[in-house]
Amino acid sequence: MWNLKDPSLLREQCFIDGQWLGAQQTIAVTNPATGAHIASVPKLGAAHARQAIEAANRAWPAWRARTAKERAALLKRWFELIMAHQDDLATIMTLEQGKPLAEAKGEIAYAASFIEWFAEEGKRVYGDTIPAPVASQRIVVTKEPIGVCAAITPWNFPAAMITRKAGPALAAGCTMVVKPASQTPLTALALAVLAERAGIPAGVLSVVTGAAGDIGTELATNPLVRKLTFTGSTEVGRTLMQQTAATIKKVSMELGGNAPFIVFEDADLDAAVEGALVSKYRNAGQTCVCANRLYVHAKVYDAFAQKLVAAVQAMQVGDGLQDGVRIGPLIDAKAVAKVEEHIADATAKGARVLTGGKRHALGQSFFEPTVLADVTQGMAVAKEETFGPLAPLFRFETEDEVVALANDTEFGLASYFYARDLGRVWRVAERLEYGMVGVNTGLISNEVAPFGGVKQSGIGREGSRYGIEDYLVVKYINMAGI
Ligand SMILES: NC(=O)C1=CN([C@@H]2O[C@H](COP(=O)(O)OP(=O)(O)OC[C@H]3O[C@@H](n4cnc5c(N)ncnc54)[C@H](OP(=O)(O)O)[C@@H]3O)[C@@H](O)[C@H]2O)C=CC1
Ligand SMILES: O=C(O)[C@H](O)CS(=O)(=O)O
Repeated sequence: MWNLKDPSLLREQCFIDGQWLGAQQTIAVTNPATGAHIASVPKLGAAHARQAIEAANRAWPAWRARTAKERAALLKRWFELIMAHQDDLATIMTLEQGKPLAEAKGEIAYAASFIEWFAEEGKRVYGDTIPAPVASQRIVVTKEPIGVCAAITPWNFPAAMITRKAGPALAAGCTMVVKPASQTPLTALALAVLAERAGIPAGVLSVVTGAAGDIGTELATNPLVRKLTFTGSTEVGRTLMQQTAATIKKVSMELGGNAPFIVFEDADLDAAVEGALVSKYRNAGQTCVCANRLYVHAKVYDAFAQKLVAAVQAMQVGDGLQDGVRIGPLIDAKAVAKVEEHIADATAKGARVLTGGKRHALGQSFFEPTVLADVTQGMAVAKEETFGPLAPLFRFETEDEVVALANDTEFGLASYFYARDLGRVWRVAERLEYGMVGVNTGLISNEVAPFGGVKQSGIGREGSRYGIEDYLVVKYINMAGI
């Protein structure tokens, strides 16, 4: 089916405590490019989430007792299996999420890189010795795994958003229960198949599909869960933070964004256009780090707009399984409606459509990649995350003006700018109120750097040596009477 080399990767069951189980009630998984039914997964709820949490708690002592080196060996095996099945995993991802196959393959490699990176980082969880203030005492600081972790992940990166959490958690000696997005559960279940094959013990990693609210509430309130990590909307993140407060859980939140993409008058315009294509139209604009507002200096506005429109018009829209496709379908009709809403609001307030602007002739949830001109700060697209293939071009005159405009949002995840004056690069990079700044690049995501935001874009960092800290607690040991 779908030319999978290993059809057993496509599972219609959940993975709890090392067992695969189905359910009477199921959730249909459909292909956003065609509307076709792909598979059905169990619609589980709080009871099964509790079962997975209790299994994770049982598995935790033995898992944490293994050496970091022993855990690393199993994680490296998982990494190798993921890469060995890259094509099949990418096909499953494109079927359920819609992104072009080339992007899906890229995401599988990106997802695997977190397992590979944290397998090694687990071996470098160092502590401290501190000179004691009393001669008969010795002070030691150790770092220990926090315990049972819960992860709730989104549909836009069905593999990477799981491994960016499970990698550090398992490497640190924690266990994890994952609730993937209902629209893209198959990738998560396929990763669980490979984790099981890698020899990761029962209970260490479980995947529970089903009713978000019921499962989410159990994950957020069960006292056995010591940490909850979430990637998704700020609205749901806020709810989860409220729910976890009752049991004082540690939380990591990767939430919404509203990234500015600034083109200064001294920018390399061809490089800026290439960066804008990657930052704006990757995953059809459905990433939390997509350029959401493009600010272009008045002196280069027309030239940049002309180059961008030509590049956008060259992008092929279609089913992600077809060769050459750059823009797949949006995840669903709600996503299409959001893009239409932003275009309608902007054009009603004076913006001009330079290319695109409407649903694609292919139907389903395909949308024409769009560029708007003459966009101003009073339009919805300036304040809200579009999460679609819409590039709104704003004009600016001065550095101070554009930095103020860029920072005028409650979000603070990613930001980008193109400039070649060294003083300007340092000044603007320091003044942007964001967790991440791309200078002369539109792609900043990798496993070695700390990914995360400030303000209402979230809490914590994922990836990098910082990413494992979120799964550790610090213990202070005072040995006296020496
Ligand atoms: N920061 C980021 O990377 C992302 C940001 N977003 C933003 O969120 C918007 C909406 O996208 P969407 O996918 O609906 O994001 P959501 O935040 O609704 O979903 C993300 C995850 O949270 C789960 N979820 C939803 N409601 C609850 C709840 N009450 N308790 C526990 N878990 C819950 C979802 O489950 P289920 O699928 O079963 O509903 C899914 O697994 C996007 O337009 C975008 O702006 C979305 C995805 C990623
Ligand atoms: O949630 C997202 O949109 C991802 O974090 C984006 S990225 O990590 O692939 O850049």
